[in-house]
Amino acid sequence: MSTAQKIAEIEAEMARTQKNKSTMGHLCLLKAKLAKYKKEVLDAATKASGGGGGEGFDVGKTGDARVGLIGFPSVGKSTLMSILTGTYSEVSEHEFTTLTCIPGVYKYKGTKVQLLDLPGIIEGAKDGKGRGKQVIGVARTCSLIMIVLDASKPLTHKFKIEYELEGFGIRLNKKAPDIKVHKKDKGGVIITKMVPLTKLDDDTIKSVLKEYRIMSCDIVLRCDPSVDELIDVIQGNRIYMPCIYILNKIDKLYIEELNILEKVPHYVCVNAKSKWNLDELVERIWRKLDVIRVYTKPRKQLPDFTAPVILKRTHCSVEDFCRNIHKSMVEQFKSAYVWGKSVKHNPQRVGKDHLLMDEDVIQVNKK
Ligand SMILES: Nc1nc2c(ncn2[C@@H]2O[C@H](COP(=O)(O)OP(=O)(O)OP(=O)(O)O)[C@@H](O)[C@H]2O)c(=O)[nH]1
Ligand SMILES: [K+]
Ligand SMILES: [Mg+2]
Repeated sequence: MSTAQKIAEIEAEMARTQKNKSTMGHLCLLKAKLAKYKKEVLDAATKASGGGGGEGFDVGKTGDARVGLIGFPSVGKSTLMSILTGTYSEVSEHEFTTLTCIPGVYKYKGTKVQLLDLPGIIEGAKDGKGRGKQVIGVARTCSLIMIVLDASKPLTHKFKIEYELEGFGIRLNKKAPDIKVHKKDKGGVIITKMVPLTKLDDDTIKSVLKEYRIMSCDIVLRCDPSVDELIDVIQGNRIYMPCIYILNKIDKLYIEELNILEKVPHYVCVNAKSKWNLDELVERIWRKLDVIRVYTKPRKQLPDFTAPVILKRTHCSVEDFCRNIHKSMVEQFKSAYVWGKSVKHNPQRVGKDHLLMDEDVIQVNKK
């Protein structure tokens, strides 16, 4: 039996199995099997295409953050990229106008954003249809994905794109489940639960692990995961990425529809062609990137407010700041003076571990 047949068989069995407490364990096991087979298909497809790269797709990273435009053909990706960055990328009413990855750069709040225009993707992209695999391969290298939707098209397009990205191991607007698996040679499975589990029991966890041939391990759960989240951790290679949904061509909508859509989380409504609401889009991208600006102040000089150092909020210690400038700066570091929101006194002397905040000013004293 081919892997595709096995997948179809499991999916059929899952569909006809009733969902209740007594079948939960069995369903979880089926999900684990399914995930395993799907990975096989994905690995084979990636190998066949030479790693998912491809001519015109291996664009070098520049700037402080990389943002990818993903969507069906002709939703307005190139229109957006051209307007936001001033870089030419062909726009036309015909589908599949863009055939490779076209990078542009814009600057907002001192942050250089590399914006990638990409070919349109279609259903079955993750299985190798069109240039979908290359596109999703590039998407995996981004710090933020923007799913562009045509407001006049069915909402199901959103789910179809999400399904393709999910199938390639990309998790949108989700946090990595806090589960640690430490494999061992013997001793069986030891489960440590730091919070009560409502969706999984011990037997299910063990049978999922067994499906991946893990007979002995310490598994520590600091969250209440679903079986899919557990499988994600065991299988690995998942990417957890923030995502903004751009609803373009809202000139085709009624104002009542717009009022509702504006309130959906992660949505930004724009009209790229008329440049409507692009200021809001750029601000929302900046917020979603979750970065901070730190201004450098040389000794006895004013801070340079034109060129902030951009740090991720998850990596914003004084040491991260130094490393961002140069490795040697970490070694030469003695102390620093900081002005701004992260300190009580202005300035305050701080060490390497101090966490900086947006728009802080820093002066580093070397050894
Ligand atoms: N009505 C309307 N049309 C738009 C808007 N934005 C873009 N378009 C038009 O939509 C068509 C497709 O735009 P593109 O920017 O080429 O779309 P794309 O997503 O890059 O398309 P592919 O590269 O083929 O995947 C063009 O005719 C644009 O002028 C908009 O906000 N409203
Ligand atoms: K087009
Ligand atoms: Mg295009």
